Amino acid sequence: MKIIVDDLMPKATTFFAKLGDVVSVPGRPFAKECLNEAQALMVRSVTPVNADLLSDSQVKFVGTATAGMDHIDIDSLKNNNVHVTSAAGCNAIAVVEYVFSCLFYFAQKNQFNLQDKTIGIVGVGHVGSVLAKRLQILGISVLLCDPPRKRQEIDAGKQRTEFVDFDTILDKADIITFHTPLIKGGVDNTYHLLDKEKLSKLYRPKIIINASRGEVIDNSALLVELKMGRALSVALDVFENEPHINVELLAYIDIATPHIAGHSLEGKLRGTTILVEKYVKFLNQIQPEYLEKQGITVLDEFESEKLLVQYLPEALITEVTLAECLDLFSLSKLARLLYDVVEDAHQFRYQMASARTATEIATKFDALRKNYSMRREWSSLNVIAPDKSSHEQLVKLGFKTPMK
Ligand SMILES: NC(=O)C1=CN([C@@H]2O[C@H](COP(=O)(O)OP(=O)(O)OC[C@H]3O[C@@H](n4cnc5c(N)ncnc54)[C@H](O)[C@@H]3O)[C@@H](O)[C@H]2O)C=CC1
Ligand SMILES: O=C(O)C(=O)[C@H](O)COP(=O)(O)O
Repeated sequence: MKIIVDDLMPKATTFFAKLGDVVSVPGRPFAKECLNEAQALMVRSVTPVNADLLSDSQVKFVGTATAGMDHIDIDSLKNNNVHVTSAAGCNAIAVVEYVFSCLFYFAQKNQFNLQDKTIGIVGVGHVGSVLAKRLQILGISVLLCDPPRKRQEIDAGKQRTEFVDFDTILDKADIITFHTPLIKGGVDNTYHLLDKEKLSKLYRPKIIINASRGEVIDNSALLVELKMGRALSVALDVFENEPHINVELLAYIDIATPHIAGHSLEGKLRGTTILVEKYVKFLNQIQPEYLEKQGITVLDEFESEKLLVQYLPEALITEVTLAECLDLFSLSKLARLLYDVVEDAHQFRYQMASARTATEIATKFDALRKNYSMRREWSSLNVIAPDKSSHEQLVKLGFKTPMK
């Protein structure tokens, strides 16, 4: 059994080795020939997969170690009897902590208190719901926009829904952060969700964060608005046409990073472990005799969270003591110990400034992603709190906090 894995899936060759012959290949550009005689393909977001790609192969399982699935033509694969799956939720915490770092940056730069602001979250799935929960724990107001979830609640007979529409977010939120999938067309279209028309409706100064997909915001329209002096502060982790991005935007936005919001070590490793677990279950259903031949009788050892705990190394900073009660200021200091988006943004700007051609831009964009030194999540840090209330808040926010 030949299993193709993207070479940027941490530990993939180790985890999948018990299940077959693992071949690790670059995801972009992707060489179709490697699929000869392969039965399974594990990709990341940079590899478009459709029936055409698999046409001469025996691949019956495609997994993506990511949350987004817009690079996969799910219908065409299913029509060809290919099982398709993702690692939904694997990097939700990483993205949330990226957004927090952006929020702390803007609060410091523009000298405001996040508790005086309303944050509009567009897309309240794995990322959006963890973000909303953490913001609410800190007493920060949120507005939630998720039409599919709103419909589900109404269909289930709920009288009052907490969800608002996108126009309300545009009108009422001070900060808007996007966490939708990329959906092209249909009732839930998110392609150019923030387009020229919607941008022109932003009357008050706003902060916009996009860590979903570049195409959710019309980048050309955004550039035009920014050039005209519209009062927008912007953080973009994702761009239209990656890796061939429009670098002109960088001169007008506050934070730009090369699609790394989800790249915590935990997030990336979980992407692999979720796929291993799903692939074992798939084999157990269609070819249990193969697993037996491989000497695999107990599936428990392939459980995603078990593998994660087993292989997660100790963090660089493991413990800190908080001398005073937890507040937004001390939280921003704690968060910065683990991750500061400004460092990634500086590096990105530096690399892009020396890119002379479209090819150089694309090459440098991918190189930054490939060589990214993955950060750790808040859960990797023991915070010793001075009081019970701070301790409880830290636990709810995801830190490891032993009782004093
Ligand atoms: N920058 C990065 O590194 C990362 C980017 N992503 C992107 O973020 C997206 C969200 O991630 P998750 O929360 O894990 O996905 P998810 O699928 O759990 O949540 C997406 C939510 O968006 C909602 N939604 C769908 N259409 C909508 C619309 N028109 N307006 C508002 N909400 C809508 C869905 O109902 C769902 O609740 C992914 O699909 C992926 O494209 C995810 C992880 C890392
Ligand atoms: O999970 C997603 O969706 C993402 O956007 C990933 O974080 C992107 O990471 P790569 O798969 O491109 O490394």
